[in-house]
Amino acid sequence: TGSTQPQRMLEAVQKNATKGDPESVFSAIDYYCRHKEWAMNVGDEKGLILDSVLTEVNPSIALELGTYCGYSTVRIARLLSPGSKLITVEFNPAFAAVARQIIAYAGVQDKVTLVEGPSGDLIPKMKERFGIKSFDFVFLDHWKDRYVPDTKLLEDCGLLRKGTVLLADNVICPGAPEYLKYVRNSPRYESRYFKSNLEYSKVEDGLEKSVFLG
Ligand SMILES: Nc1ncc2ncn(CCCCCNC(=O)c3cc(-c4ccc(F)cc4)cc(O)c3O)c2n1
Ligand SMILES: [Mg+2]
Repeated sequence: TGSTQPQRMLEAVQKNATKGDPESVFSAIDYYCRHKEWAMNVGDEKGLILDSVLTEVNPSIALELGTYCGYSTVRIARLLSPGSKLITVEFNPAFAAVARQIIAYAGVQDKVTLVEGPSGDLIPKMKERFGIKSFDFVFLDHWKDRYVPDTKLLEDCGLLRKGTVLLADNVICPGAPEYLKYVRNSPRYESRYFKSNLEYSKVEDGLEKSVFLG
């Protein structure tokens, strides 16, 4: 079986990871993507930066834009304190279906709410649908040209508060130049670039961490 790449990733998890062990799940995905088939997970190198920012922020309510197969969803959820929640947005139903299974296999499903649909439609509904006051942490990893409009949408919907941390993947490769300009030139953000490499590759990429100043 495993007709699509996400399904083959799921198979690799089911074959090589331990049920209920999040670390073994994303390690199995990293092994598969490094040695068998490249895939657009944030990966192990940038994943360590994600882990350290998460540990520092320790969010009670976090948002992820772009679930894909759930690799970063599992990485984030495993570090959340009891009672904390992660809402993750994915518009591709095939990706969402695989992500749900990978999230469940890792045993982090109680911390995660996966919502299907385009970020632009879902962000304005977050308050009413999930009773959220504001997000403590946002991981941007969806369409790179949606980073700016969705950041502005989060601001306009009152979903950011003084100190909210935005962490954006791929600001170098594939690149999000408009986003870098926006957060680096805005007086409302304190921004810092974490240099790294594109997942499973030697090409430069990095994460941009931006703190909303209110
Ligand atoms: N609006 C909305 N709302 C919700 C949504 N859910 C999903 N999407 C669509 C997201 C589609 C996937 C986004 N991710 C990437 O494109 C990506 C690409 C590369 C990459 C590729 C080829 C190369 F040669 C080099 C690097 C590497 C990465 O780490 C990436 O994250 C949504 N959109
Ligand atoms: Mg990415």
